Amino acid sequence: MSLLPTPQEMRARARADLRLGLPVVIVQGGTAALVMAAEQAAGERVAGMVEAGAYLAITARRAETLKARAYDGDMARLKLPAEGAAAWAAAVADPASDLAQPMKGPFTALRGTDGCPEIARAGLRLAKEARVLPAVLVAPLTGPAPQGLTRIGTQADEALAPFAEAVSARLPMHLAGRGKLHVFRPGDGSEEHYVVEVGRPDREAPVLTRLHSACFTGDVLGSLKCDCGPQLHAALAAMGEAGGGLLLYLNQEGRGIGLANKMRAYSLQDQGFDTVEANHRLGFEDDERDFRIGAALLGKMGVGRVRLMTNNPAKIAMMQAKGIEVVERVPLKVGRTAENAGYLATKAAKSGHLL
Ligand SMILES: Nc1nc2c(ncn2[C@@H]2O[C@H](COP(=O)(O)OP(=O)(O)OP(=O)(O)O)[C@@H](O)[C@H]2O)c(=O)[nH]1
Ligand SMILES: [Zn+2]
Repeated sequence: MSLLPTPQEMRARARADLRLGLPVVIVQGGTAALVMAAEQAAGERVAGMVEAGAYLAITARRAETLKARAYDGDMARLKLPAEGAAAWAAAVADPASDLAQPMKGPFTALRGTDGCPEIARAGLRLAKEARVLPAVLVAPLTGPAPQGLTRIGTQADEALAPFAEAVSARLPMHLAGRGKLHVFRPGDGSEEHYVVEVGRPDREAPVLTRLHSACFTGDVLGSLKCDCGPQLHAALAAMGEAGGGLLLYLNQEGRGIGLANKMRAYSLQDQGFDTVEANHRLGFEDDERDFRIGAALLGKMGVGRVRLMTNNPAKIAMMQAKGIEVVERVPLKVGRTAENAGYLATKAAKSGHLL
């Protein structure tokens, strides 16, 4: 086997580079461009990008808030101003100061095939994967790419990378009793996910199952803004009582936008926007999670039929679509407080959650 990195492994490197503030080279056929995360638009590197003729690509969601025309459908590509490009790009990318200092146009947008739109689109997708703000500086290359930068293509794998179990070990738990923690690692260098196996669930019968998305603030800190911590604990306790179950702990913090972006969303919520509006103003969809992961891990655990603990019909639909039979939905209604009433009402009204 070759010792050189595969395209998937190069993509994992590219995600790390974006987070570091390094540009990456994205290639499409005979064209190539430098792509850098706009939230890192400070310091000398951005000056280099501006010199190289960069423009700023943002998602249509972010463009809507800014009232910039998204000629490319799902994204808008904006020319940088001649003066103060770095600060301008950071402010367009990050809605933190939208209310205090509204970004006013006119924005000059690129359209058509000017400036490698497919590369910009691939850059936005990579930014989401890297859990940075979905806004990237794109500088089409006219000469050779600078040495030492990570190079990837525009195509990302649509198929879910396969998971391998890295390790499992016994784990007795306060709420659930006897159990085992399994750590699963994907082949594409993205997040690891965990399966907490409570007791010894009988695979011949439907298994009591919970797909839990990571919530550092709720699960660990006991935040009152959401119901995640109480849901996690109630699910573990119910599995303990039932004598078995599977809790999938999926590292999809903030519905898949990462903790830093979730905290940006919380700041916007403090300005009066609800949980869905906040995601949109940041440039994200309201839910960026990939629930195929849950189905894949259940497959790995040898489970095909579940009693799913959830109030979210989208989770049920995705399990069914991926061949997991949901024989029953077990509602999980705990942890409702005065502080999270608005959040839960928004999820019911806008995201189809069952109250
Ligand atoms: N972006 C964003 N994410 C949030 C917010 N509040 C909670 N989350 C995240 O939302 C996710 C909640 O996940 P779950 O409880 O598994 O899912 P759910 O869609 O509510 O469905 P069920 O709980 O199964 O009914 C976690 O990843 C949290 O980190 C918020 O205001 N904004
Ligand atoms: Zn939460």
